[in-house]
Amino acid sequence: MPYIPGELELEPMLVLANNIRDNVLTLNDFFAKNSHPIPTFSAKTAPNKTIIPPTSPGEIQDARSALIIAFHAFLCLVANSQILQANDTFCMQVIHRYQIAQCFSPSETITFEELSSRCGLNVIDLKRVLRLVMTRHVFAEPKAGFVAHTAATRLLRDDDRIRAFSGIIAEERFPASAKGFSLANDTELGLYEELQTHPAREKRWNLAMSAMAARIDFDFILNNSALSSLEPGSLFVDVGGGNGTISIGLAERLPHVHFLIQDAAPNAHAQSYSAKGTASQGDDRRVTWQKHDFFTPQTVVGDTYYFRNIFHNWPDSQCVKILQQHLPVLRPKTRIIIDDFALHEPLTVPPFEERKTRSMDVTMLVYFGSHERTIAQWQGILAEADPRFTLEKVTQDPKQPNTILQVVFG
Ligand SMILES: C[S@@+](CC[C@H](N)C(=O)[O-])C[C@H]1O[C@@H](n2cnc3c(N)ncnc32)[C@H](O)[C@@H]1O
Repeated sequence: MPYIPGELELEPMLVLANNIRDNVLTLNDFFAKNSHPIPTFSAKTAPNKTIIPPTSPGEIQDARSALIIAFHAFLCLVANSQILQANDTFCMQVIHRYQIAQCFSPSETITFEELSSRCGLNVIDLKRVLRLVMTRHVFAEPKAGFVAHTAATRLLRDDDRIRAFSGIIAEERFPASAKGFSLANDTELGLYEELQTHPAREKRWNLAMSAMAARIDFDFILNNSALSSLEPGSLFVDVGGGNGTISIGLAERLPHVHFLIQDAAPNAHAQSYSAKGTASQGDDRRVTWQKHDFFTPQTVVGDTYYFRNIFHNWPDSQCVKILQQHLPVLRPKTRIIIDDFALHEPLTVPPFEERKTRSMDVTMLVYFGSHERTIAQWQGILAEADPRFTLEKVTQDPKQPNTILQVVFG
């Protein structure tokens, strides 16, 4: 069934059900022919983090998104408010606080009483919390009174990045959604400054972000940002580069380019990078680090200034300031690459894709009081920062989380 903007909700139940069936058969056929594991709730085999491989053909990815769209529409028809439940997130908070997934192994089936004594949560509340999330296949009760892992909780137990990601949703985003970030944390600091005052939370945040970073498509960045044409010895400045994932990844692909990762608090990241001893480390220090606050004047003259997921953390007026701090070092033809989220115009992409950016837009509201932007809004920020900025090229791909805006100065 092709996606018709705005009309899906008019589909009757039976049409949606047939659509779900057709797409499930397409996916099942693909799994069988490619010996790819069929999704399961069971914890018996190593859980599969990617439902379909990111390299699968476009029609398989389309079948999956069509299935999800039809399934959600179907669920809305028959389940109403049962879809979104704050109680599930509260239970996930409890599971993180008491480290319940880490208290027993996937091969064990243990009583609630034994689990209670291992995790420290009283058995009455443990049963109440787990029995609610078990309806979502988070833990299982294979026989009355006993608890076992499912695929999801096995991942929570064994994969520290998934655990960090789930942890920040339950313990950072959920309280901030309910009260606003400042009230939930009783702070006047912004999120990154606040995390710096709580090292364990900062560590978990960075680990969670590195889970997202593991999905970065470096070819998409390289092919759409004119980086391949950088001259030997050129300097790529990764402004607010965080743990340096992008620069380290690009350094392996662009052996003639130098990389400088700037961040407000880069030292811990730099140390962990040195400890890892990656291929690009040690070869004449092509990747270097610098502590730099992007609200102060940029002092390094580079050939490309790259901002990934920076501006969406800040309101428009602050984005303008960050860009203006670079004016003293920009020369004619210097490029600025903005690799960030962008909103689509209404009714132009299927809801599955739309939901990803809309969801991130509201996440930015919750954490930072900032927002995601349409291309027209991006252009407005550039024009306000300086009329010499020209938006040369915009690359959007519904399969990619980020949009690349190639900007030239002068
Ligand atoms: C969403 S992360 C993006 C990190 C990296 N660009 C990436 O895509 O993986 C935002 C980064 O901005 C950094 N940051 C926040 N405020 C800053 C400031 N005033 N100056 C420099 N970096 C800052 C944070 O430490 C964090 O690493």
